[in-house]
Amino acid sequence: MTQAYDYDLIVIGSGPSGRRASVQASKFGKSVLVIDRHGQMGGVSVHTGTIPSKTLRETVLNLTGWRERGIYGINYRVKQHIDAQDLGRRVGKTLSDKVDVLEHQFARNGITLMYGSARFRDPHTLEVTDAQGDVQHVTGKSIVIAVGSEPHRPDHIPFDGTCVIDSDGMVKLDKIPRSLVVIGAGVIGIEYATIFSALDVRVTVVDQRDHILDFIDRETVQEFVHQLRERGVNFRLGCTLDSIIMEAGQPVAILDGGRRVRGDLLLYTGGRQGATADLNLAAADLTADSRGRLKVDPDSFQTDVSHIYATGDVIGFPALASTSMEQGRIAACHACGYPVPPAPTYFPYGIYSVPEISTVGLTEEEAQQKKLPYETGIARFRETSRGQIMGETAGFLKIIVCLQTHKLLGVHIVGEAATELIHIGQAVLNFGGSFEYFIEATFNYPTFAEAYKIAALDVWNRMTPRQDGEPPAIAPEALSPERGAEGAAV
Ligand SMILES: Cc1cc2nc3c(=O)[nH]c(=O)nc-3n(C[C@H](O)[C@H](O)[C@H](O)COP(=O)(O)OP(=O)(O)OC[C@H]3O[C@@H](n4cnc5c(N)ncnc54)[C@H](O)[C@@H]3O)c2cc1C
Ligand SMILES: NC(=O)c1ccc[n+]([C@@H]2O[C@H](COP(=O)([O-])OP(=O)(O)OC[C@H]3O[C@@H](n4cnc5c(N)ncnc54)[C@H](O)[C@@H]3O)[C@@H](O)[C@H]2O)c1
Repeated sequence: MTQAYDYDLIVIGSGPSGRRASVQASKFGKSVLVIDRHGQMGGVSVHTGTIPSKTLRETVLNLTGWRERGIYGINYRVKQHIDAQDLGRRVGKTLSDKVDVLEHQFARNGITLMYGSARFRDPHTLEVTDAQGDVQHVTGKSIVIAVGSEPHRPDHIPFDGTCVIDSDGMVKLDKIPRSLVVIGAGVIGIEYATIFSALDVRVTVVDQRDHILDFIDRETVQEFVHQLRERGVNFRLGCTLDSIIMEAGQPVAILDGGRRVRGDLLLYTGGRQGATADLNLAAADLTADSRGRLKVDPDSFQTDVSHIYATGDVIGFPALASTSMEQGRIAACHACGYPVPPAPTYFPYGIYSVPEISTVGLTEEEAQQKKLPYETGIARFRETSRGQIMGETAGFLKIIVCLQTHKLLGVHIVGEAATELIHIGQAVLNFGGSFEYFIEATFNYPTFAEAYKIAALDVWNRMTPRQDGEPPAIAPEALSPERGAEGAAV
């Protein structure tokens, strides 16, 4: 006898992962319920994470005239006095537009949305408590846990919502601080530190590690940090936060060793944890780790209970909106009986700092660890005509190439449009292409994409013996006579 459930699929959480899972299941003709405890759909991504922080960044770049400063000088500003309301207006509009689009998407696809906090009663039944305290029970044949993550808030940090805040507080600021202390130089800390530095706020970044962003290629990070130091961002690396005190209305971070760092605002970005505390996981025979994360099969995203899936931030690394969406889609396909292959090996990281960083594939350090014979090629955006036109003097693109196979191993970019440009490298990498592609292909001109060609020529120059009679690594006719890049050295 088949048991009847209220829904084919129940998804807990309407963030990127839950949304992608629910739309995919509805496309298979399944009945789908999405439950979210936030009063509006969208998840962290829409309300406190990706979209507000990226909108804030774009607003700051536009109002400060940041992108034009390479041409008109560091005093150039589009708007002389920028206040928190200037920033908040655009964030508010972007978020409400986004929620409208998402609600319409759910309505079109016949997905039922229920606002309330979900917890398990048994492996197929959820208890949902709404804002008025009313409780309903719903059953699902399959369940996707896509509850995301929340800021880690250690007890010794005196969060007050005004002077000492976490990343959720950044979207509610009512004034722009003159100085900012960021504790935790992960992606969130670095994005906000650099966005505020672009607003001419004095920024100090503290991290217990000696190196920031240690999953990014070292040379690329060095290039980035150099640019930040040049414009006055202070780094206190290898320093652990001991305590925070208030002095004359300002938070003061006391670091181990006694060093003190003060600012008008202290942002604590020391990591995030899976939002599983209220789910009553035990009733579904599940347990989370000490950071609230669930373990899954990496191909299907099934938990130890086969009809319950977990996707997105709640399963931990890489905890990106981009990867969370794909995980949701793959889980829904599996749950609906249409399993799909896993995502291609290489996915990009986009760090929306000022300047942007984006990276895909192996770092130089990883190539060394794997003992791969490799060569690197570097292009500076100032060598491209587009860079000269736009006054982008600092951008940098690096490719890593296997000397034996000529295959592209990794791409690392700092600078304007890095998060868009990376997808060219991602495609070549995932299709197993060689660096000669960049030399042989014709690119639009003038573009930043030309930097791929310059970097590839740089590799070719380094790997091609110059002695007479030695065969070149690639046929010379493959090289464009004009080469696009005025600065590319032969
Ligand atoms: C400041 C910041 C900036 C970021 N920038 C980027 C970026 O530029 N690019 C990128 O790719 N990623 C970025 N991220 C990461 C990205 O936001 C997350 O990876 C993404 O939101 C995870 O999606 P998710 O679907 O797993 O969950 P979430 O977006 O966290 O959504 C989970 C939802 O589940 C709901 N929920 C939780 N518990 C329950 C419950 N018991 N019952 C009902 N509902 C529940 C919550 O209310 C929430 O709406 C950023 C994150 C932050 C914090
Ligand atoms: N553009 C993007 O893709 C993007 C943007 C923002 C966030 N995210 C995601 O959000 C997640 C969380 O980011 P995060 O930056 O909060 O966390 P994180 O774990 O990446 O970084 C936290 C940092 O804080 C430091 N730290 C912790 N406690 C400290 C202390 N007491 N004193 C000094 N330093 C301390 C750690 O050494 C670490 O470098 C990431 O996994 C990331 O994938 C992605």
